[in-house]
Amino acid sequence: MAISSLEMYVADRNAEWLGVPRLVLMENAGAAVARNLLRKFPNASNVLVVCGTGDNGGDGYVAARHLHAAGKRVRVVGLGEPREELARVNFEAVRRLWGVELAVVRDVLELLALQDWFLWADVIVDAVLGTGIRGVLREPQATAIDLMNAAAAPKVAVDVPSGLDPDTGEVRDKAVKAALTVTFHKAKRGLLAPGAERYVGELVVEPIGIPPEAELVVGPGDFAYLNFSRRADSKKGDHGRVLVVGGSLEYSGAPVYVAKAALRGGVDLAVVAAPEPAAYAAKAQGPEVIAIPLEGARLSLKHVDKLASLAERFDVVAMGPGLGTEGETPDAVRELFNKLAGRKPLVVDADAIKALRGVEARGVVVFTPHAGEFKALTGVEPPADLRARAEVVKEWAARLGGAVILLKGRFDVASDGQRVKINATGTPAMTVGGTGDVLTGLVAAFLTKSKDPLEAAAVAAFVNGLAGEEAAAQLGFHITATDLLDRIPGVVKRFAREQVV
Ligand SMILES: NC(=O)C1=CN([C@@H]2O[C@H](COP(=O)(O)OP(=O)(O)OC[C@H]3O[C@@H](n4cnc5c(N)ncnc54)[C@H](O)[C@@H]3O)[C@@H](O)[C@H]2O)[C@H](O)CC1
Ligand SMILES: [K+]
Repeated sequence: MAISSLEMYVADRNAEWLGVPRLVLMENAGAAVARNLLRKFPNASNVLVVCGTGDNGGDGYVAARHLHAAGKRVRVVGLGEPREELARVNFEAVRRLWGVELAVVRDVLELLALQDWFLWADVIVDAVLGTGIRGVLREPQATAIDLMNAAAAPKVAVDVPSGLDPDTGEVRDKAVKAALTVTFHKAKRGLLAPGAERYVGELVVEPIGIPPEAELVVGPGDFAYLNFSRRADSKKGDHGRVLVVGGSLEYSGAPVYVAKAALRGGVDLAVVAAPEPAAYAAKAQGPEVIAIPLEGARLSLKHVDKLASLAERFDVVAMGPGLGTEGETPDAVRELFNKLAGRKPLVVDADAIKALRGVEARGVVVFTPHAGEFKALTGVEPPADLRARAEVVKEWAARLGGAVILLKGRFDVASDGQRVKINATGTPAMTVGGTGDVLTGLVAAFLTKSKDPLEAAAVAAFVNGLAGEEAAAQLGFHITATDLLDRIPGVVKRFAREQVV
């Protein structure tokens, strides 16, 4: 099964989150390259390894060390010193081997001075560019590719033939024509694209120790699907506007938690539209939450048109928290859902879920049920076994028109009907009321930061759980949902690339 370079990056980072150091992955990758080169070219004596400045180059330095240890005569050209820690460790290790000739070139001229090394080689390892290639080929990488292709020696490409797009297989400029490509964990989609075989040669996919959970668990890698950067000339509203439809005579806190969490999740504006008693109570909760009162004590059909037109001014609508299930509320929820689904990204939680049994979702809809609400939505009790639970959530997400279902629990299980993500963060301290509302607010906020609603929901669960863990670590079990709110920005900052662009 092929994988994209982004999915590979996520698996790589989440393996590390699960406790598999990335240096171990790099060691396994480089060793796999050496092993396959020795298999395919057992009589080669002179091996030239050409290393780029990223982790692809790092794999190359590891392969150089293993080939040297296997008795080959090894020369290494570094196209500049590595920039990342991992590749640097392996660069330094090669530099100390007096049996390996290492030349670091700073430009094309210095590279061209080593042309005879390319003629000396019986086999050449291409460790210049892998999944990190960006834009048009720069120097000295471009000339390195020419020198490798001009040499008679067969090439062994590390992960991806340098110059080939790992996702599309496109060669915009030029690429190494390899006799063998050793790729890691899973084949990158571009390696299987029509026409790629003239660059890929024989393709070998080597496991490097990434556990299957790394593609299931939500971790730091998943933040790559969300954009937390801000333009210097940003204006209010650029980073998201969330409308929360919730509250009733009895419940005013739930929609406020949703709104405050959305703000803490990075939106500029969070507005609560609630029946009068809840709206006035929400106003009293603090200046950051704006509340629009709906006449009467609970959501009813007469409010639907006003809410539908109000929603036009927002990026995401979260509906459900605190609505209750009395009177016309369920009908009003169904009516509002049918007006907005497909027009506005929706987060449907709590009492709104109960009103939507058998609904056909359209567009971006994220349901955030706990087990009881899942049963109300589907009629099915989610199984306790995590694998079975994931299958049920995936099946129902598909049956609900490709909606995302985030089933909350000890392990949160999210699916869009195709993919499954499982979140393992959280603490028993989070059983206190309101933490589900905070999650709803984070889902709404992250839907404004990603085109991938499954990943927005998964990362929201990850952040919510870590905020709960941090609160419990400081305060013990008796936290409230408010304690999560203040910790959310710090959790996001820890993992997200928050840059001014
Ligand atoms: N994902 C995994 O599980 C593992 C991947 N490994 C190897 O890591 C590379 C990806 O490494 P990365 O540092 O992200 O990128 P690259 O080394 O491929 O390239 C980035 C490097 O090259 C320079 N560069 C980028 N674009 C260009 C260009 N158009 N022209 C010139 N130079 C360019 C950039 O400046 C960087 O320095 C993956 O392929 C695997 O080989 C791990 O080692 C094992 C686990
Ligand atoms: K390569």
